[in-house]
Amino acid sequence: MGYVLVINPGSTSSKIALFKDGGLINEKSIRYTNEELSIYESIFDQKDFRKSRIDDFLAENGITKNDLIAVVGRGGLMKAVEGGTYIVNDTMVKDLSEGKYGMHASNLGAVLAKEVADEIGIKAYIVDPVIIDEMQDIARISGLKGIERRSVFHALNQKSVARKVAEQKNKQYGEVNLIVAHLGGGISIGAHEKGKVIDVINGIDGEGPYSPERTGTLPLIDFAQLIINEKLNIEQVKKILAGHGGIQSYLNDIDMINVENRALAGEAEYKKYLDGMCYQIAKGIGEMSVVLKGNVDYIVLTGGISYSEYVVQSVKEHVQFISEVVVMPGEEEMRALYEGTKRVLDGIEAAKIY
Ligand SMILES: Nc1ncnc2c1ncn2[C@@H]1O[C@H](COP(=O)(O)OP(=O)(O)O)[C@@H](O)[C@H]1O
Ligand SMILES: CCCC(=O)OP(=O)(O)O
Repeated sequence: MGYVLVINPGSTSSKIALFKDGGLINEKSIRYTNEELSIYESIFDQKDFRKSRIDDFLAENGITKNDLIAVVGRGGLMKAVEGGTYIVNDTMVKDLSEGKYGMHASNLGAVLAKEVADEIGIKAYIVDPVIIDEMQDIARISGLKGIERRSVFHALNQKSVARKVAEQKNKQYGEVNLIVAHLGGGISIGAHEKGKVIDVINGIDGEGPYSPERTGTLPLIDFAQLIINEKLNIEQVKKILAGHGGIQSYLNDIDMINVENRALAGEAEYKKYLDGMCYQIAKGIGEMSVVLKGNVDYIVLTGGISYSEYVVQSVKEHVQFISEVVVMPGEEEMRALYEGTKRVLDGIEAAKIY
């Protein structure tokens, strides 16, 4: 068997990995500086720059493209689909490139994967993209005609840890109810009912808790007034909601290790906003427990911030009356992308068509 190349573009980084025969061969996280990215007008304009780093990674590992059997990228903001592994086709590339359903760094995942794959005539895939939609219809109603809530969340990691927790408890994912809170630069919280995410606190459109860099829900009148006063266009509004909101807006910092250290060292402002975030995360979990009518087997805390004992304890204090809380810190997106591809290569699952 040859190598599977995994490409996961994030807003300030690209993670790249090579897997072979079930094992990780090498992984690299490339961090980009503001200076490197700010010269590009749009996220999409970063494509060739990011691609050159992938070529460098292959060369560093002594691999040529001909050694690859498949390429997989993180799936971005595209037409809502059900979970699974999808072949990257031209329609998908067009939607992601044009930002038809919004623009996020993950839009580059499928596009870069297909460019690399096309060079040697192999297939490119995405797995469980951020717009997986398994929401029950009642959850779509927003409260204003013409605007619908949509399902955008850390689907890849949420589904992967949900399966893992079920497995650890000797159960099938399809027979348990879980609330999964992904606590990273962005935060999303999903109500997983017997294998389907029937409602979700969307991690990017301005819902739920504030995060290191996102506002979450805001008082609408005040936000509307800000837009009018500052004459903001839609791109500027999106930047505030996801980028310049949350902890970043209060403390000018998105490094939660630093925020926690300063909070614990007695800096009152740091403690106040860290506690506020934990409080809102707990409220979000409570909301999802109502969606599941209280039938919750496990609450799962995942993502980078779940490494924080302080955050975990603080959230737990509020929600442990609902169910057992399981902590799965970090994320395994690279392995989840590989495993989704391997299931297709091994014939265990059929690839879906977008
Ligand atoms: N040990 C830790 N304690 C607290 N926060 C942490 C820790 N490790 C990472 N983080 C925070 O986790 C966030 C990144 O989480 P991650 O899940 O990797 O992000 P994303 O989902 O945005 O890719 C950052 O704010 C980082 O500071
Ligand atoms: C919630 C959609 C996916 C997302 O926001 O991912 P990042 O936190 O990696 O930006």
